[in-house]
Amino acid sequence: MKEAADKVMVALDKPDAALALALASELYGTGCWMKVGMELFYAVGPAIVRELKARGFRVFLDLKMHDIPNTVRGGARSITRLGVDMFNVHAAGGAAMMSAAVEGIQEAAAHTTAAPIVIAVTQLTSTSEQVLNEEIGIAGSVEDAVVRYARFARKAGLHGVVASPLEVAAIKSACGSDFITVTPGIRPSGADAGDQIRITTPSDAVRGGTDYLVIGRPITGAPRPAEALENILKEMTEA
Ligand SMILES: O=C(O)c1cc(=O)[nH]c(=O)n1[C@@H]1O[C@H](COP(=O)(O)O)[C@@H](O)[C@H]1O
Repeated sequence: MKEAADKVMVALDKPDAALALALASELYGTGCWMKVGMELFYAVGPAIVRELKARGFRVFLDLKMHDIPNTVRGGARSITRLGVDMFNVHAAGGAAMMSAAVEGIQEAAAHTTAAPIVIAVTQLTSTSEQVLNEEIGIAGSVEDAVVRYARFARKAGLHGVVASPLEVAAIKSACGSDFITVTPGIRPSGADAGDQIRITTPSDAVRGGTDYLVIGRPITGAPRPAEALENILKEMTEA
């Protein structure tokens, strides 16, 4: 179970620190990561990251930076000083912006502690091929678009990408097995997909070779989150 928990990042999508920390306490001891996203960070700020780190959690700060290179470089410096284990930027910001994130980490890490892992969001798991083609304006399949971004992310010096588990094999084949894949869009069978489009079950994600499974509502929205996590870890272990 410990091996499976090392791969799970629970999305703490909660509106305040009390609710987030209550959930974190309930899941403490499993060994899973905590993902702090926009809802929690915009409400509580860096204090929530410090608190989770003080409690011994590994933290993925999911703020999906997408701006001019100079701004992203500064953002990456601040995030590195905060001491997160992982953060993300949007690959759509381009290779120069992604390289700037890496430079920001290096600049700050020279003065502080360990450098975080930085990954690029390829195409959001809520995006369908139709939306990609007609609204975002990128022709072709989602997989091709994801792999193209992954190649640029790798070239820019990032450690990996965020994508659906459905694209992991193609990403690993294009960028190498050590290129990290972080995959939301996880739904145990029978769970409500909600706004997610490109989904798989936890066991299919594991069989597909993903490195990390990002899971929110199937755990955080369950009547007993610790039990929901345990069931998912069991499914992963058996996969
Ligand atoms: O970067 C992310 O974490 C992310 C990228 C993506 O393409 N899709 C995606 O769902 N996420 C995040 O992963 C989590 C998924 O949550 P659930 O859909 O509730 O399991 C949310 O916190 C999203 O913000």
